[in-house]
Amino acid sequence: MSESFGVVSLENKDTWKIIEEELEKPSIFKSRESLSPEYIPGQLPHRDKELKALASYFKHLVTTPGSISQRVLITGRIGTGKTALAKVFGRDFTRLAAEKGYKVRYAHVNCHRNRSLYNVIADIGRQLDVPVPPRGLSSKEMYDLILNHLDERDEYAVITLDEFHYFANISGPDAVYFIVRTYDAEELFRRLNFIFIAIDPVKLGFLDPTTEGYLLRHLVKLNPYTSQQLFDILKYRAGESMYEGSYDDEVLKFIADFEGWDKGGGGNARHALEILHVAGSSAEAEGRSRITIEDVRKAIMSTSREILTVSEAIRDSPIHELLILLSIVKLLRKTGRSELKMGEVEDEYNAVCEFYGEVPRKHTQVYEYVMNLSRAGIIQARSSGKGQRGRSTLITLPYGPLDVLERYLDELIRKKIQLGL
Ligand SMILES: Nc1ncnc2c1ncn2[C@@H]1O[C@H](COP(=O)(O)OP(=O)(O)OP(=O)(O)O)[C@@H](O)[C@H]1O
Repeated sequence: MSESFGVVSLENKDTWKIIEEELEKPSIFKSRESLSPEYIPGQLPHRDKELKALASYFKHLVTTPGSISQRVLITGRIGTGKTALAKVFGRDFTRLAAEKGYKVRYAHVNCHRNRSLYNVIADIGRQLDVPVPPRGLSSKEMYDLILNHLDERDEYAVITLDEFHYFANISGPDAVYFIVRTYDAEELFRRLNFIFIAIDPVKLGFLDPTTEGYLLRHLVKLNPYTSQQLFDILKYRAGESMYEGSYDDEVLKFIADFEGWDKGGGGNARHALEILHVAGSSAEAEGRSRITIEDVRKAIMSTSREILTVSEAIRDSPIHELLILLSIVKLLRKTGRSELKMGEVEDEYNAVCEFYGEVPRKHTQVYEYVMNLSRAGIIQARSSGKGQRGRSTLITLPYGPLDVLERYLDELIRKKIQLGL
C-alpha cells in the first residue's frame, strides 16, 4: 500500500526538539505546592452541604450586618477537611460579600501554634491589619483595639479558631469566655463572628452549658470520607498537581480503598493525598513518569503509622499462613496488579508449597487462613460482589515494598521449616 504523507504541518518540530522537550519535561508533578497541606483548593468535592450550612449561618453579614455575633462549631476526625472548609468559606464568602458592597474580613488562627489568649488575639489583630502600637498591650487593650478598628472602618470579621481545644485546654475557660463573650450584648462586639474547629465536641466539655448548647446547635459535623469520595478528591487534586498520564484511576482507587472509611480506613483526605504525593515523589526519584501500584504500597508503608510492621504481625503465624502470604506477594509482584482472585492465589500457593516441600492444605483451610490474615489486617480480602463472573474473594496487600516483603517471608519460612514449626 503506497504510503501517502499528509502535508507537513507547521507544528512539526525538529526531532532534537521533541527529544529535548521530553528530557526536560518533569515526569510527575506540574505543581507540587497544590498537593501541600497548606494549599487551599478551588473546589471541595463532597463538602457542598457543609459549605451551604456555613453560608446560611453567616448570611446575616450581607443582609443585616451587626444583628448578631454568630458562633459555629466545625467538628470531624483528622483529615476530614475542617480547616480547608473554613478557609475556602472565608475566601469565597468575603469575596462575594465585597461584590455586594459589604466589608467582611476573614482571619484563621491556628490555636495549636497560638495557645495563649494574648497570642490568639495578637494573631487576629495581625491578620485584620490592625495597627498595633510598639508598647506592649494587655489582651483586653489589644481586643478593644481590634473592635474599634473594625468599627471605624465599618467592617465585620469572621474569625476561625482552629484546633480550638488546644487553646481552651491550655488557656482555660476564662480565656474562652473572654474571646467568645457569650453574654456580651454590646453592639461593638457583634462585629466579630466565630468559627470554632475541634476534632471532637466532647473536648469542649469545659464550656458552660449555655455556650456549649449554643455551639452544638450551630454544629457542622464532617464525616470521614468514603473510598468513593476520596477517589473523587484524589482525582481532582491529582488533576491539579500532576501531569496527565503520570497516574491512572487504578492508582487513585488503590489509595482511596486503603483510606476509605467504608473500607476500614481512617477516611482521612490528608493521609490519602500524602500517600499520592510520596508515591509520585518515589516514581520521580527513580526517573519514571508513571506512578505504579508498587509506588503506592511503598508510600503507604512509609506514611501509615497505624500499620503494624508486618514482622510483628506475622511472627507467630502458622507456616501455611506465611506460605499463602508469600504466594500473594509473589503473584502481586508477577502480575503488577492491585488485586488478586482467591483461585489464582490458591494456584500460586500450591506451587509455593511444592517449592518448599510442603503438602498444600485443602481449599477450606486455605480460605480460613486467608480470612485470618485479613482479620489480622495483614492483607485486605473482600467479596467481589456484582460486576465479576460469580462471586469471588478479592485479595490485596495495601503496603510494600513487595520485593522486601518477599525476601523477609522467604527467610522466615525457611527458619520455621528448619525449626520444624
Ligand atoms: N473535599 C476535599 N476536597 C479537596 N481537598 C480536600 C477535601 N477535604 C480535605 N482536603 C485536603 O485534605 C487535606 C486535609 O484537609 P484539612 O487539613 O482541612 O483536614 P482537617 O480536618 O482540618 O485535618 P486536621 O484535623 O488534621 O487539622 C488538605 O490538604 C485539604 O486541602
